[in-house]
Amino acid sequence: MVPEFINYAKQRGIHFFPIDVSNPLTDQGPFDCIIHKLYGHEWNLNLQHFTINHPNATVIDPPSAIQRLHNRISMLEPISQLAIPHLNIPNQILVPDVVSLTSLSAINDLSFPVIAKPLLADGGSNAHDMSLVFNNEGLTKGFELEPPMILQQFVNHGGVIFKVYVADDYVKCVKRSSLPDVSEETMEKMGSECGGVMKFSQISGAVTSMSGDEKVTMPAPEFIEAVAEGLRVALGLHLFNFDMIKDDKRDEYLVIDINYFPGYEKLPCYEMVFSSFPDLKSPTHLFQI
Ligand SMILES: Nc1ncnc2c1ncn2[C@@H]1O[C@H](COP(=O)(O)OP(=O)(O)OP(=O)(O)O)[C@@H](O)[C@H]1O
Ligand SMILES: O=P(O)(O)O[C@H]1[C@H](OP(=O)(O)O)[C@@H](OP(=O)(O)O)[C@@H](O)[C@@H](O)[C@@H]1OP(=O)(O)O
Ligand SMILES: [Mg+2]
Ligand SMILES: [Mg+2]
Repeated sequence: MVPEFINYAKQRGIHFFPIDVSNPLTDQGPFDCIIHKLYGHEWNLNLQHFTINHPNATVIDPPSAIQRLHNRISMLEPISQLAIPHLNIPNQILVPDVVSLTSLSAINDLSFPVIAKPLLADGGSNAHDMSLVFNNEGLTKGFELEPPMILQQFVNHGGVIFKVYVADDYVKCVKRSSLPDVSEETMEKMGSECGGVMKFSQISGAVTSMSGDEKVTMPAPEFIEAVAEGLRVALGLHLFNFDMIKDDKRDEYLVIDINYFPGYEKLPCYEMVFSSFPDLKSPTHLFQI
């Protein structure tokens, strides 16, 4: 929300105003549309009150729909319902507490390496703290892993993820660098040298610059569009991105993460994207001047 962007939108008839979140929305505006990335009971009540008083205004997006993305189990549930060929999610299990972690001598259907991810993906300070676990020792090193969390199958995918940004019917897929493949040698080395567990955080922030990356083929545009459209409808959300990897061994793409309202400013032409998605431009939702 830099001045350049606000001016750009204004020239196109869209007027952005900051909201005072500590005061009732009904005392502010009038607003035709509220765009937010804020969570919590008080804020939800504030929005609810506003919606009752302004039934024609659009809220992007409803807190109940956003909520689903705050849990790494529920966020991926819609994928299997989409029933799109060659689309899947990695196997994963829930580890609710430390007790169940220490009793997890067998990791069910998963095989090492696995990724431990915090169950909650709610923008909290630890929500992006992950661990790559190479063996049972790494798993039972309780102080390193903090339930509630999920254990997700690590899948070799050539070190590149596809990050797909969705803003209503706008869809853009970009490549980002990812964790490198884990070989048998790495498994042995990490198993003995790191006690079987390695922490990492927010590694997908960097735009990919890996040599050899040009060789990675983008997924077919029709496939990307179908997944984006399916998720948009299933999630009932306008603004999100999802991370996809291509399984090296199968002809299958795996969705590993879905984020609400990501940093669109990293996209080229974000000004255009963010001031022209249809729900913002629809005549019934023009901003009051
Ligand atoms: N199942 C997996 N197999 C292989 N690599 C994975 C897997 N899950 C995650 N990764 C790697 O770990 C990174 C972080 O995982 P994930 O995207 O779930 O975390 P996040 O903190 O929610 O990320 P973001 O910053 O996109 O919100 C991914 O970008 C990818 O590089
Ligand atoms: O700030 P960035 O551009 O890194 O955006 C990241 C965003 O952080 P922000 O909310 O502080 O913007 C994250 O939100 P929280 O989960 O922490 O709420 C999450 O959505 C990431 O996926 C985004 O990274 P991207 O997927 O776009 O690479
Ligand atoms: Mg991610
Ligand atoms: Mg995420």
